[in-house]
Amino acid sequence: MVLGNILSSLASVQWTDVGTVLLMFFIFLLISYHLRNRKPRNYPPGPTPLPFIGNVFNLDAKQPHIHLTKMSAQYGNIFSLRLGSLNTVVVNTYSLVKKALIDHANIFTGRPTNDVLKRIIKCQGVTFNNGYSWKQQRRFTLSTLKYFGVGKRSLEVIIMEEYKFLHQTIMETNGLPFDPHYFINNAVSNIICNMVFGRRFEYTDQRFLNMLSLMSKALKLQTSVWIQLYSVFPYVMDLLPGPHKDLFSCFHQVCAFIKEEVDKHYADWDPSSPRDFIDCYLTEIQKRKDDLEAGFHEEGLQYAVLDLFVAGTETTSTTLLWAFVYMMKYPEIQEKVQEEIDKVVGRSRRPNIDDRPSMPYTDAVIHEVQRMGNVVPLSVPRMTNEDTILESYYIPKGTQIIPNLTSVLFDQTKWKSPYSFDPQNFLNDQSKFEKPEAFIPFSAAPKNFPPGPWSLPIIGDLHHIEHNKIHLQVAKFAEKYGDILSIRFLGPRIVMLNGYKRVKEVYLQQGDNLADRPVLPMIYDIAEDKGLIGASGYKWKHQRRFALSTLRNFGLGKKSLEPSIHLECCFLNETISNENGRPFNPQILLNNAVSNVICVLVFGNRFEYSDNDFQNLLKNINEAVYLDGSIWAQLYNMFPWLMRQLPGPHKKSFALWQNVIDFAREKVNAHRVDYDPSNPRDYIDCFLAEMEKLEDDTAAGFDVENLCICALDLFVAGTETTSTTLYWGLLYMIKYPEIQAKVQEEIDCVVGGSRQPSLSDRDNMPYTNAVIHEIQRSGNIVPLNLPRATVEDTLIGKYSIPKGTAVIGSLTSVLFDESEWETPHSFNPGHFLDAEGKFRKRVAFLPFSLGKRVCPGEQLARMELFLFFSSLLQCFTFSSPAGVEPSMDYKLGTTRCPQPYKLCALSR
Ligand code: HEM
Repeated sequence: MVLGNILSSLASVQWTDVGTVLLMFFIFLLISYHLRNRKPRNYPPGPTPLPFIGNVFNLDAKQPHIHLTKMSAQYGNIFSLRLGSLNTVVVNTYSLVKKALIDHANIFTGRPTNDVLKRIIKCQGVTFNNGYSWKQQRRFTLSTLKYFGVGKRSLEVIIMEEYKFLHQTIMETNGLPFDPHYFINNAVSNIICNMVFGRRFEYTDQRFLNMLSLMSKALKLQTSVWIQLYSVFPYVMDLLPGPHKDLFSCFHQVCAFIKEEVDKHYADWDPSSPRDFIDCYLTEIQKRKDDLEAGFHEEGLQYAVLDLFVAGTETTSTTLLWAFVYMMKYPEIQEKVQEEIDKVVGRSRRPNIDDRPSMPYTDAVIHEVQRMGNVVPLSVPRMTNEDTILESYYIPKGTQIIPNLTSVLFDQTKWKSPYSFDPQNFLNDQSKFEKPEAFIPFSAAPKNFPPGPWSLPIIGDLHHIEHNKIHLQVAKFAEKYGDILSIRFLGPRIVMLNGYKRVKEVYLQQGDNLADRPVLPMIYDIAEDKGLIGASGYKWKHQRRFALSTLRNFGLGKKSLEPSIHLECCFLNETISNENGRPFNPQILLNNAVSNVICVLVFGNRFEYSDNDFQNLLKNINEAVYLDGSIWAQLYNMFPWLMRQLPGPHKKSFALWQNVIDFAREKVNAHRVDYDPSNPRDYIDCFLAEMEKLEDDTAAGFDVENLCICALDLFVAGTETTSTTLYWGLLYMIKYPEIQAKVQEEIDCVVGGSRQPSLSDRDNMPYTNAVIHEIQRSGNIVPLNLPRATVEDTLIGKYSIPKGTAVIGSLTSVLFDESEWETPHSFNPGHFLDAEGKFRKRVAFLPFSLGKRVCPGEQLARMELFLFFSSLLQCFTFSSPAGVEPSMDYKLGTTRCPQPYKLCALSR
């Protein structure tokens, strides 16, 4: 309408009038500005921006972080502004900042650019660079700093040396008032100077002090209104005086200082003996002179050094200055820190990094200084690399994102006392140091998170994944992205490890860091954090230790369990012979027989194969295990709030599990009626006794509810896995009758027909043993492994993985690793036999996984597999029903199970 009126009035304009022309030009600018900056649908709300200058004057330039945090009360936790020339979205609160910077890490990694940055650093270096050049510069910078000591002991020596100078200088003030700003700035800066320039600067070096002061001034000027105006009207502002000119001048002088240092390096640079970062960069310039896009040239060096210099000086020294302020303000806290230092370190030596774990209070105080000091209150802005959706808001590619760290470090839902200086924020009930998840003063995103396929905003990588083949697709992704990659298919991004070497290295080297399980909504809604399989931390450690020692007492992995398995073999063989060679599906029978072994240990009794209730329960478990690995479970884990409201197979899974939990609860209740602590019959009795012993330690999880889930876990894990392996075993035997015949030949020769095979025969039956191992390898029944979660922020390979990230070491990639197995994709017992036909172990045989959470049932399973399998083949010859070709198709849920099949068992 407005546009229509303007157009219709054009006809009556006097075009020779200069004023009219200017007015029309202005109207033209307004219209084109309006068209260019129209907000897309569903864009986050926010204050209306003025034409050209946006919301520059809506912000309190002195305390923008406080102002922005207040604005979220009006516009919500995601709101929009137009700052300078950039459309900007501010993200508030821990959960949203995490969602953006960690869960959607690859979308929010860009850096915005504007005319100010272009002019100051020409978008080179590391901090404000993007794309290929950013990746190259960052990789080079990180590896070079590591080479010069970052994260290593050698750096501690440099810091201790610098401390001596600082100490000396402070002593010289003789207790008189002094401004610590420049000493601290200088001391902190010297650490990075050592690595970058290869030397430190005296606290009296005026040239260096002047440079530090210019840098502080420039950082303050950077957030002023003038700079925002510059980014809108660069050409006009270039003509005007004002603080923006000071900013350019400050940076210009700092760069001149750096250039001087670089020139000095050039003079005596010896590429074969690099002294520092500058020397290494000079070598890199030579090496990569043909790769222009990587940005390794003299100017790039200047800006890379500027980045390190600014980042390595201002942030740490400002935090230390805050620390002094807080210690002066709270002398009682200062005293408590000193008391701890005296106790742990004493006065005769300096504290070192090994003291930190013994100094939880001091550590908590330092973290609290960082939290309250809040030195980068709005983080460094990011930019979206592609169109995305955050909490139902549409955010187009190229939008500037401000992660409001202030809203995170003072998030009322995350801190015990968000607004006061209180070290208790970092101490648990036992006064141990504990870092809450919302402590992200360095900003959240692991920029070097493992790469992976391009995921869609809501459905993640589901469009790349063929559900029934996900375990095979991981290897394909690995070809493209490397053996540490990430996929989004269970909610947030999951780190996948591919191949024997990588899985082994990470699971063993990062053992303690990889001992948790991720919280998956589906599992949580069934069993919360209870049981053995899904629990983490303190509770899991206690429960695992207890389960292992108790089951061992009842024979797990020992000879004493053999008679009970022998008995079960007899029942199984008898029931199979009743089929009289007719085709039948052995699945539930195998399930029942295997289950009885663990049932005796956990519940104290076995179940008849004619017990229909028990058979139904086993069928329910089968189906629930399948549903838990289905696409429905994935959707549930991604959108729990939605899926809880919708009908579908996921609801069935809850009903099935409830049925199994009720079964376990009934057993527990029956035990409580006639339990005699002096004569424990099984795992449940021992647990009841432990409940009495540890009633004060509620965190260890010895309570009735947890008992029900632990019993359930043992029952399910002890049934499904081993019986599915046997189900594969019989399928391979009907598929490869010649292999079956060779096993039977060995059984006949070593055991004969008059007695049952026993564990002591195993060493004399290398072929049978090799066949069982090959069944486990090819059967690959837990193809993706169970997911682990990182206990704390962890480095995997060269990637930073934040605490709580799900990590999966793909067992398929290990059991079929082409560099480990001669014929990975064929069923070949020869994998486990040497040239003389003797059994040989293989390092990549890891069906039970490895590391801290390696399957605790391995010994039991191996015993069962040998005894059941050899006993079955001793008594029967198995074949496919006449005219039926055995199919190796499978169903993929949590386990990989053969599609239902029938076989015939002929007595021998
Ligand atoms: C062929 C048989 C079996 C296979 C292939 C198998 C495989 C596995 C695998 C791959 C894991 C995950 C380990 C990890 O997170 O790294 C696991 C965990 C587990 N398994 Fe087994 N398993 C088998 C038999 C059993 C049996 C007989 C029991 C009964 C005692 C059992 C009890 C468990 C439990 C309780 C866990 C969870 C351990 C934890 O989270 O600390 N498994 N199993």
